[in-house]
Amino acid sequence: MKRTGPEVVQLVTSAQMRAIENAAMAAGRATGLQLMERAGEAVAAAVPDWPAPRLAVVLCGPGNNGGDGFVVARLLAGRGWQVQVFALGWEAVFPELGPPGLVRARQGTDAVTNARRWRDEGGSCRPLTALAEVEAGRILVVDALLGIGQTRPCDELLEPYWRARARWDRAGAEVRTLSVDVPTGFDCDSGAALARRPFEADLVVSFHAEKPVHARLRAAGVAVTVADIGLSS
Ligand SMILES: NC(=O)C1=CN([C@@H]2O[C@H](COP(=O)(O)OP(=O)(O)OC[C@H]3O[C@@H](n4cnc5c(N)ncnc54)[C@H](OP(=O)(O)O)[C@@H]3O)[C@@H](O)[C@H]2O)[C@@H](O)CC1
Ligand SMILES: [K+]
Repeated sequence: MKRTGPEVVQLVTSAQMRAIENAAMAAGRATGLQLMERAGEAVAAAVPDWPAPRLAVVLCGPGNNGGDGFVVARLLAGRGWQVQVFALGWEAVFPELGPPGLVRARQGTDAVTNARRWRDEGGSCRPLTALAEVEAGRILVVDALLGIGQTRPCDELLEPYWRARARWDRAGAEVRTLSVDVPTGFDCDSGAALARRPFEADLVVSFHAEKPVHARLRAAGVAVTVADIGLSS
């Protein structure tokens, strides 16, 4: 049957997304932790099954986007990937990160639960500046720094990544990039850049419905997929 035109893509704003999640949690249809696990599973499912040696460099920020990153780290390690996590704001869970800095993960969130689970299952974290120590090779970078909660400039978060990326590219490394929900460096509602060099994702895995920024990314040739995490709108 001839299609009558592009399927209507339902767009939600970050506020609508939060309302939908809160309604589902209030109705007892899902817990935040279940939603986070499903989000992490959807991201891990989108990761290509590369031949070894394969390294996943997971960048975890201080919010629930970072929480998704800890789920992805655990799932990829379970699938035999080498996984190195670089975290911002997680000193309270990982003492090896050193003394707390300016940015600190809020306590009592689903992200804290998953950060602790990564630690309790033997996972560790290094500061973003330690990206300088990552050897060039076949690398998948999972951007779980900031998601729909980003609202202000974040160049300083991305600086260590761009420095390491330049070195890997000079060494001829094969680098693929995947952003969780929204690439770090974009306001998901306005689509505006929040960094001079926002994270450049080969693939973006978002959840439940597209946000306005995803149309701009798609127009720029970025692959965007939307995973169902069990939220009925
Ligand atoms: N809720 C759910 O059930 C589910 C949510 N899901 C996941 O959660 C994500 C949304 O999580 P989120 O609301 O915690 O926001 P997120 O994008 O992690 O960042 C906010 C944090 O970063 C901080 N921050 C902001 N800008 C900053 C900067 N420039 N430099 C430094 N820090 C900065 C900001 O601090 P603040 O602005 O409060 O000072 C705040 O602490 C969503 O994208 C999806 O991946 C999925 O698991 C599905 C289920
Ligand atoms: K992200």
